[in-house]
Amino acid sequence: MEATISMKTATNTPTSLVSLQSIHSRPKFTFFKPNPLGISMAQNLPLSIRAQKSELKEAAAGISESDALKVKEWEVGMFQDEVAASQGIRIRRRPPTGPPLHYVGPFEFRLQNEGNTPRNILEEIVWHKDVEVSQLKGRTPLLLLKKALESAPPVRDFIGALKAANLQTGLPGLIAEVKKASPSRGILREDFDPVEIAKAYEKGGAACLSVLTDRKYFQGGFENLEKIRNSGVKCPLLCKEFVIDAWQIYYARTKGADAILLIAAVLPDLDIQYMTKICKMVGLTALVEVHDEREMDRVLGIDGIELIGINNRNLETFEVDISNTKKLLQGERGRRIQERGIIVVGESGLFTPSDIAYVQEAGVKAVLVGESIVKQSDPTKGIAGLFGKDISC
Ligand SMILES: O=P(O)(O)OC[C@@H](O)[C@@H](O)c1c[nH]c2ccccc12
Repeated sequence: MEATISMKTATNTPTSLVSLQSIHSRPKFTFFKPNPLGISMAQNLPLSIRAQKSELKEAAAGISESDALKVKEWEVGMFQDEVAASQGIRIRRRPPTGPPLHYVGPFEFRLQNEGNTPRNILEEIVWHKDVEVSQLKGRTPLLLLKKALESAPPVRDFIGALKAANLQTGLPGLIAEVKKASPSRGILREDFDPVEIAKAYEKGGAACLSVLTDRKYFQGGFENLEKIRNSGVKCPLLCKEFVIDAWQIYYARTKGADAILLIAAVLPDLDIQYMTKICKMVGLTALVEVHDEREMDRVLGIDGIELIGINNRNLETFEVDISNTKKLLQGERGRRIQERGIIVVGESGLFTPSDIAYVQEAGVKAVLVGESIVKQSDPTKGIAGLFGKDISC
């Protein structure tokens, strides 16, 4: 484990860096907990979760009521991770030993250990999202969002559009993704104009559009969603986000989304249940994404699910295998899905008409495609190439 200490100046720039020797035991440094919640509470906390919790309680005794509430939130977060692990969820929602950066007066400690270093890209994204969302929430509290929703334009029927396209063309309805970059593929398109791409997709026969709103890892943004929504494009819009907090659902709706992604690899069953209810309340369609059999079985155990996405890409390793769609729709699972009238979307790694035919044969009524069409100089033609024919009327 590597530990460094730096002295912070007024501008927060390190003026001296002292690299401490590798420490093999757990660090004994003073650190601030829980830093992402913005509480300055220096405690010599042992790093095991349980000990941390009880000491946090003691610490809470000496702090303000609102800070104590934040401490409570942190404790609940730690508990959520334990519940999630029991459901086979490997993604931890928060770093169990606290963030790697800690501040004591003018000093900044960077302590890296297995408890505060993300194990894979999905975990890193989720940890970053946690900090991002708590900052956004501070700026626009839920009450304000709810107020804004009173005058929001009506949502468009996402599932209806997919079904209609499927009926009309006999091919899976297309959700075309407005995607500039991804952590696995880097920049997909340099001359990225989200509205132009959205219009080209609509012209090419897309039933719905998916808009990446994550900035740090996908170079997306909510302004893209808003711009597309206000540009006259009629296709219903999916907000492609990493949702970890119900607040994001309300936020997406105020920015013009008609549907939102919920990722089963990140969210425990109760969260999916609760968030799909909130989606219904505000009129959004929830696209619940699974990647393996266990996630599919968890999601099939939840009432009220109408739309399931099978991601052919493993978000932890980036491996893509389109036979994943077939594997998850075989046998009893496929039968249950049909009985319940759930629409399945085949997601990721689809490039050719034979890829489309393969996932359609497996049972999907819709597909979600980004890379293969966003990379084409003319995305309208890209869609015709993907399906092997013009699907635009
Ligand atoms: O570019 P592709 O391989 O066609 O994939 C599109 C879409 O499926 C992918 O972007 C995606 C599926 N699920 C996600 C969750 C988060 C971010 C991105 C995704």
